[in-house]
Amino acid sequence: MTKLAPSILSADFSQLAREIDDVEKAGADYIHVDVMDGHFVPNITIGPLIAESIKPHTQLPLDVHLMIENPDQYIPAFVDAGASIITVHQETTPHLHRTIQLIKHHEVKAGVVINPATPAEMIRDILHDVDLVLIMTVNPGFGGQSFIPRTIEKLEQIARWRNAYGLSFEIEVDGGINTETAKSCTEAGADVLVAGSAIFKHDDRRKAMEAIRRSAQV
Ligand SMILES: O=C(CO)[C@@H](O)[C@H](O)COP(=O)(O)O
Ligand SMILES: [Fe+2]
Repeated sequence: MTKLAPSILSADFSQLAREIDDVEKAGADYIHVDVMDGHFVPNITIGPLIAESIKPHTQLPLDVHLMIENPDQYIPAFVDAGASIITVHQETTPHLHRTIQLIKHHEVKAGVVINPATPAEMIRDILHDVDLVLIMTVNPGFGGQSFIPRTIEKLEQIARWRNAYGLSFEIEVDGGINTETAKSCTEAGADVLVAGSAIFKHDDRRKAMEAIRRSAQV
């Protein structure tokens, strides 16, 4: 069954605990936490203090998507804050293997993510070491953007390599996922769908999530 990871970037930040509780009760699998630094991406969002403050309000794994320069410097703080999965952009670290090992050293699941313009080849080697591969289906930085269809080819490529190498990492997609775009992602091999505006901009989150799941069925 396809997993759903609501991105709290589109939630009401003044009511975060309630927003998280709402999607947890509606059947979310992960809580997706978008961390932006105003350098790697042109927006500033959540730091370890907010991650730590939401942690006691959910049983779900915190799926932390780091969109920051110098990720190694902040990984321990997100581990201490209670992250279950930490995903780093290949574009932000010159020593990707070292960064992934640092996450794993803290006994947290390690993910790698690439931007729409980054070829799949850039993460081919590290596939053997990660628990999750995130394919950005929009340029990182903001919620509510339109899905970039060409990213599907990359998704298919990653899924083919997973089979060919006998690996078992999860494949996640992030950006512009809604009832129109979800199916092409699951058909291409996505296991986890991140969705922000397609969930939080609806009053009835359960209905919104059910609609995405239904549309994603392959
Ligand atoms: O990482 C990001 C954006 O950089 C995402 O997680 C967004 O928060 C997804 O929002 P929608 O495109 O689903 O509204
Ligand atoms: Fe994200």
